[in-house]
Amino acid sequence: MHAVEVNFDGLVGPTHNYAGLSYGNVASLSHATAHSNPREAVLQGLEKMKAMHALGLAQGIFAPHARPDINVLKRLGFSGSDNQIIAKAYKTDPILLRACYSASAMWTANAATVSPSADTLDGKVHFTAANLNNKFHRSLEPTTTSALLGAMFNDPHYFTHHPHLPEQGFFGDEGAANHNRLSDHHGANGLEIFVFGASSFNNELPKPTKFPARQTLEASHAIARLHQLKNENQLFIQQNPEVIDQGVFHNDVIAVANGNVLLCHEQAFLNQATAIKQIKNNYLGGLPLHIIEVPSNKVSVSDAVSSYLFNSQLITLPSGAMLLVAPQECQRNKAVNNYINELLADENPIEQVRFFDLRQSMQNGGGPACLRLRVALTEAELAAVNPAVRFTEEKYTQLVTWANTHYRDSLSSDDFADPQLLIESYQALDQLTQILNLGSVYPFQL
Ligand SMILES: NCCC[C@H](NC(=O)CCC(=O)O)C(=O)O
Repeated sequence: MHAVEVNFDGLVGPTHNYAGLSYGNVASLSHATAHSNPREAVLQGLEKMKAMHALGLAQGIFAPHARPDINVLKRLGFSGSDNQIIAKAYKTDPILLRACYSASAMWTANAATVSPSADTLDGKVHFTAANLNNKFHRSLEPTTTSALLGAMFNDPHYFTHHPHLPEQGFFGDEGAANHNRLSDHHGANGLEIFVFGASSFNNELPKPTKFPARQTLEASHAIARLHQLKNENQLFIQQNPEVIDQGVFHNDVIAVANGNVLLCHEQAFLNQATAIKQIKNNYLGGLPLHIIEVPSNKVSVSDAVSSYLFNSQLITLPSGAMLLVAPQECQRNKAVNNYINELLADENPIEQVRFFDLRQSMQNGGGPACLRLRVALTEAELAAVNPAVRFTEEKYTQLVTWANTHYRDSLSSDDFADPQLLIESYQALDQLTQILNLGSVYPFQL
């Protein structure tokens, strides 16, 4: 079956800010006190979408979430009008308020895990929203994520949506950031590789000692079951706990797969030689499999973390060649830039690179690959997607005007006391639901 990959990029929300909320994510911690620029952030994301669309690729748009999350503040004991809740939270616990204002839903690689119909027993595309329970601010996402996915992929004939896994660390699930798929082409039978950070029940498997392992083996198993993956379509591999302790908080900070190519660091997986052998033995395609392991003496783990080389998107162009969509930090890092030039010159399907300025997102630990959720769709499935979430030139123009109308160009700690920010933010999203024809998806609309 022929299929295309659609990248659904998260639109950065109007309250994008740096609050240092993600222990284990080096960029988030080091920018904890920085001023953010939500308008620049959303426009940087839109530029990437525009460039991908101009290359002839199918591009989708994933809406942000309503922030601040007033309901969770109520649940935590703050009462009164919205203004009073904000004033009280700002006074007693400003970081908690920042968490409730986080625009972290922009990183849609963490929104859900998606299995294309070629891999599932019932021939449907399966979605499971991630519970993201390792971080409080991200644990606020799954309900709205499910509402948005339901509004985007709203035909039950083609799409099955599963509720997020139990909201508990044993089933910690961070979505597609820990999920790679290898196949001859997007519509072919694919090997879905679930990369977990630790096991909750099996203490014999090693764990990182400093930073948390966000994805558990038990969550990955549950998703493979829910998605009705055939045995041959699933493989579970442990991430190297030593690199989690060096800031690799998701697998997509150290490995990226597309088609018959896996680009990974040589320290990405536990017992890497065995892991690679398993991947080779289980590959279902007929084309040669390219596993490109980047050695530490060319790109250190620290350079991988600061440049986000492996958080590039690896894209099959309409011509069949592959393109690396990298953050500009890769171009600025000498070792990484040299390595990319070598990669392009070598015998492998990766032939081009494009660098993007995504600094606003990068400063919170989110590169090009974090900003998108990949969904491989057949022609009939694509036709069943809500057409208003497809990126077009007209949609781009409309969204740029929308962002310039509603977004601020600076947010710093004092701004979160301003109740006007809530009003502006909800107004922007209310209008966006019309632009993207999503219906009522936010708690303030229900
Ligand atoms: N896939 C990239 C995710 C980045 C995200 N950063 C954050 O949530 C930082 C938020 C802050 O610190 O304000 C995370 O760590 O889950």
